[in-house]
Amino acid sequence: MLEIKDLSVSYGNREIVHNVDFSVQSGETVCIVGESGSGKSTLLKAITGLLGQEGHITGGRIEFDGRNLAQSDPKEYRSLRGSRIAMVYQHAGESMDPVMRIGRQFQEELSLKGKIGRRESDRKATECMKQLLLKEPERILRSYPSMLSGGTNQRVALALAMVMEPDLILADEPTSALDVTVQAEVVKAMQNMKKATNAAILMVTHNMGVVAQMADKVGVMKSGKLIEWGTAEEILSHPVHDYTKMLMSCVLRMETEDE
Ligand SMILES: Nc1ncnc2c1ncn2[C@@H]1O[C@H](COP(=O)(O)OP(=O)(O)OP(=O)(O)O)[C@@H](O)[C@H]1O
Repeated sequence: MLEIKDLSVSYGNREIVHNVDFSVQSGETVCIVGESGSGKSTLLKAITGLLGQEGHITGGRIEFDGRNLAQSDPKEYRSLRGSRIAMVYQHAGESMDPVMRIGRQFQEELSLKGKIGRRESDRKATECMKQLLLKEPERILRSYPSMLSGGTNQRVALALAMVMEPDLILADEPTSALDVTVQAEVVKAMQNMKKATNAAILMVTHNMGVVAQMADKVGVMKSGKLIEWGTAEEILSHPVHDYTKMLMSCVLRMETEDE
């Protein structure tokens, strides 16, 4: 589905991501963890073609269904993002159109795949929102993003991604802007999303709860390198690299202090 091969990414002449290799299969959830500044978001932006003016891929391949995205032009990327690749951001409410009601946003999104009436769009949106445990979907469809809480907007963003039936969902810290109780609701919603779709999910997260509950595979990044890779069970229970051991012990310590 998605294969990252020997990928290097730079901003200006500073290399940020160095020779990264991994793959994500259909239906599989991969979480990328690592300290702040280790290059996780840069990696995700490279995959989505959103590195901006300064950023560029300096080596390697990003194969999506056999096509090398690292050499795609912006137009091709845009069409893939609209149809086969969906994205969820940390502040999802901010990435939505503030002056468009949620119902209309679903319709706009779905119309990227073909003409669709409002009734059919509302039906599909409602179905997804229910799967993500959102209450009162009819009210949400009539609301603007600013009228909804952060946690609701985050789940609406997941529903907007899910309704497109994408092959790949990319998520950049989808829970980290939320407080702890709301995070738990969004994690539950993401688990339901994982069950309901056969999409591959690639997620950058600081939240080890998310990793424990959702990840099939985990990649650990440090200073732009993928230093450890394995199943969630291997990484959480038997980390090999000292850095991963430290990352896991920090999490355990934080969890103990929270109790
Ligand atoms: N647009 C940019 N231009 C120049 N340098 C950048 C840009 N964006 C990020 N960087 C640099 O790239 C490095 C990696 O940043 P990145 O955001 O990918 O890390 P991260 O692991 O996602 O961190 P965090 O967990 O804090 O989001 C950092 O040193 C950062 O300063």
